[in-house]
Amino acid sequence: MTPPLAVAVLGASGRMGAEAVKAVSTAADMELVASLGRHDPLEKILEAGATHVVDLTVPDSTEANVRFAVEHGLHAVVGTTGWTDARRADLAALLERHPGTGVLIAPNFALGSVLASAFAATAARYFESVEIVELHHPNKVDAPSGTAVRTAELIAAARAEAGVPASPDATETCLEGARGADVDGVRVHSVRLRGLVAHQEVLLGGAGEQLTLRHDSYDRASFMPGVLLGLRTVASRPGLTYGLDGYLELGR
Ligand SMILES: NC(=O)C1=CN([C@@H]2O[C@H](COP(=O)(O)OP(=O)(O)OC[C@H]3O[C@@H](n4cnc5c(N)ncnc54)[C@H](OP(=O)(O)O)[C@@H]3O)[C@@H](O)[C@H]2O)C=CC1
Ligand SMILES: O=C(O)C1=N[C@H](C(=O)O)C[C@H](O)C1
Repeated sequence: MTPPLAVAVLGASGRMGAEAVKAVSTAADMELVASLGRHDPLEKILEAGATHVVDLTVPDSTEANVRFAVEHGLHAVVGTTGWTDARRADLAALLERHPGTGVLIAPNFALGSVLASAFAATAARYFESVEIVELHHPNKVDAPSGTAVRTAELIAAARAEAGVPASPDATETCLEGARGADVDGVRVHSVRLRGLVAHQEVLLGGAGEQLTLRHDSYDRASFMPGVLLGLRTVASRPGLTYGLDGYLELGR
């Protein structure tokens, strides 16, 4: 019989970490061997005999955590935001020196969100205008959301490949922030509102029509199937995978 995956959760008392602790504890093929908070030394992961790490911490901590995991040959599933192009490039270089180790950085673990981003990239080839509105709980520390950044990147790449010009915009005067953030040429607007969890709309406009692709996470339980899929898959995918879509066969 295959032994259970020995999993350490970093950020275990946070909103996502607490949910991941529950999900891993109840998965028949996994054993939760360590739960770490901000003040725990990372050596606790090694002492517990973990083979897999889930990072659900903060943008300032995640890079050091993941590098520690990789340097010790542990596979990592990362949901934390803040993984810029430069950080991902550095991590990919580190992984080349640890060829048996896998890392998944998933800006969003919810299947519906991953699908919505893929649909948006497909649709964005056919519409003149596209903008993103992401809406989150007011305790979120980063804006725009990692999901919105990833969606904008996918949209920009699809439009560039299809030769679609920039979305039209005649704005001449503008209060700072009024037109949102520019992510690879796609405008992203961030809403922070009590009562929300994680939501995103991609607005696509053409002459006389609009298509809206909306995804809502009403509960952090929505992210857990993706976390478990990541844990079950990451060891068989050495190197860096960016986006849970890398583990899904969306083209079929
Ligand atoms: N990929 C996805 O699907 C999702 C990703 N996220 C992302 O996950 C991250 C966490 O979100 P959320 O749970 O809401 O945030 P929280 O602030 O609720 O949780 C973060 C936790 O990490 C802890 N922490 C900080 N530094 C370290 C460290 N070095 N080692 C261990 N623990 C540490 C914090 O401890 P303390 O309280 O002591 O500061 C806190 O408990 C964010 O980047 C968020 O954007 C969120 C939802 C879904
Ligand atoms: O902080 C959150 O809550 C979320 N963070 C991730 C992001 O920034 O995209 C994923 C999801 O949107 C929830």
